[in-house]
Amino acid sequence: MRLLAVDHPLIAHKLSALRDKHTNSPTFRRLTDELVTLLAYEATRDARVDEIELETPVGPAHGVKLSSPKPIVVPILRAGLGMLDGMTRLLPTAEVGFLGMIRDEQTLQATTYADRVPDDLTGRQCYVLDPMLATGGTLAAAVRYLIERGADHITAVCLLAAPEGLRRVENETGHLDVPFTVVTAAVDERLNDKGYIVPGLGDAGDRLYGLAD
Ligand SMILES: O=P(O)(O)OC[C@H]1O[C@H](OP(=O)(O)OP(=O)(O)O)[C@H](O)[C@@H]1O
Ligand SMILES: O=c1cc[nH]c(=O)[nH]1
Ligand SMILES: [Mg+2]
Repeated sequence: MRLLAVDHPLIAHKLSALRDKHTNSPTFRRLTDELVTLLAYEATRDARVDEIELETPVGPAHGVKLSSPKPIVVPILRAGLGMLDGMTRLLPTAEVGFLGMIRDEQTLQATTYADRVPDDLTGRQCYVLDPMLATGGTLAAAVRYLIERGADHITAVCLLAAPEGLRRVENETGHLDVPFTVVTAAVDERLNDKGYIVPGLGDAGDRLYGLAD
């Protein structure tokens, strides 16, 4: 597993505003969208392209276009949905599949309650979107699942990751022979006894879509 914690002043600035408990849902959604677009630029560095020949108004030129089959973007519901527009803004032709996963608040075990991912992902580059990599149970399960379906290149885009979760994802996916990168805006200090990232930003799903303030 490759880890890319993107060090950029705009990302740090927007992430600080996102963490602030006084940031309301509309602003939280906008900041998430902006952050994802910045992270997506790094996350798509190894997007596959084919060389093409084209004509500019001045003459012939060499160029590139995204290879087929096109990449697939998989937001993990619910919170990952807040990252979808920011990602597809950079990859407008990508296919989108959906995984609904929820972490039990007591056991911290992740279960899948919805699956609208194509059956056959053979040869596909996959971008998994989930703002929080906490214990890592959700992401490890999602990555294993996509590899079982044939994905041969996976990049997870997260807003925050905990060191404990990164270790778990590495332990549970490292032996699988598929290139896998985690791109995140920051690696935080640790998890607390409820499995929340510290200092984190709280419950991403609730802050995006839940409790009004
Ligand atoms: O790394 P883990 O310990 O598995 O935790 C991370 C998961 O927890 C959150 O989802 P949640 O279960 O709260 O669902 P939601 O997005 O519907 O709020 C978050 O969006 C991740 O999917
Ligand atoms: O800190 C955390 C951990 C899991 N899920 C969240 O939304 N936040
Ligand atoms: Mg949640």
